[in-house]
Amino acid sequence: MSKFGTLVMGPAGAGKSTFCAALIQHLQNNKRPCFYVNLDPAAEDFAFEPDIDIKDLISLEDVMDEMSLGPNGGLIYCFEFLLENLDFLTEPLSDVTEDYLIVFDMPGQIELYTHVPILPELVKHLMRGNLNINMCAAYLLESTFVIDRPKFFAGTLSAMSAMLMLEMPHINILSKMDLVKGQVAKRDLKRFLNVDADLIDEDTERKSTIKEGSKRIEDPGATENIMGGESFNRLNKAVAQLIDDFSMVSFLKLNAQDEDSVGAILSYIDDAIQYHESQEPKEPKDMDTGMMEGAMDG
Ligand SMILES: Nc1nc2c(ncn2[C@@H]2O[C@H](COP(=O)(O)OP(=O)(O)OP(=O)(O)O)[C@@H](O)[C@H]2O)c(=O)[nH]1
Repeated sequence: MSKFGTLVMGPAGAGKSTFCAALIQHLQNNKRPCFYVNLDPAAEDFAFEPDIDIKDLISLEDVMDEMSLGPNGGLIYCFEFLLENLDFLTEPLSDVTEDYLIVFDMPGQIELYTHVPILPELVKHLMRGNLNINMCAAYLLESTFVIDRPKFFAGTLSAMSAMLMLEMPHINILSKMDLVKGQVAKRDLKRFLNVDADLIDEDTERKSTIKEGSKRIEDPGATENIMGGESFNRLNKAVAQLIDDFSMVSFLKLNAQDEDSVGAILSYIDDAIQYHESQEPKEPKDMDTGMMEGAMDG
């Protein structure tokens, strides 16, 4: 029997918990059951009570107090502890049936998605082990980043890093689209959704025009701020180039306050899961068993 799930990821404040709540509401409205797993050991207020809450295993606050760790080190400790106690997830998830969508609400610490090799192990356990959950990652990035292009490209790089690291069906989402409506021309928005690396060059040119056109810059630091600094520009260009070379990130739009928008994202998640499931090679073990059964029948 297959199980289905989505791993909702992204930097702090990207709108993960809001999206999870909107998704659960949408599923309920459509009479589709949902199983909600909170994996953020610092999360406090929930619109829907989680069916599994990592805080029942370990809380970030306790770890920070007892181990004298900061929020980022504490989070890594919590996840390492979770990996040592995977039964905490396995047991309740074993009984979830295929009509459910399992929604995993993840923390916002960016190192989880960039270089710490914890999530690949967790995903392997969920997708490959006895649980055998068919999953799609949903990586959220805040759409207001489009007004700060270096920030947008840095966020896009973190999304790409998660895609490469986790090797699972994956969609990227620009969240809070209601906040950018009207502020970015449609043509420009398309270039953000399909991640056009030229956007960063144009940004540097735009900032240099501002600098040259500016008659009264009294503080040299102010010039540095406007320009971002030559090395900062080069770094941003390299990041944009890297994203362009891989050519694997594009974004879907989400406004969590609009149910149609949430429903559209759910369709993408369902499609990605189904497509991946249809491409999965058959287990050689099954074939062996089938052949043996056939032989015995004969
Ligand atoms: N306008 C608008 N605000 C949103 C939307 N989604 C989330 N927000 C707001 O953005 C803020 C952060 O949202 P959360 O859902 O807590 O973000 P998160 O990614 O779970 O945050 P962390 O748990 O800190 O990583 C909250 O104030 C939300 O109300 C949206 O679609 N539109």
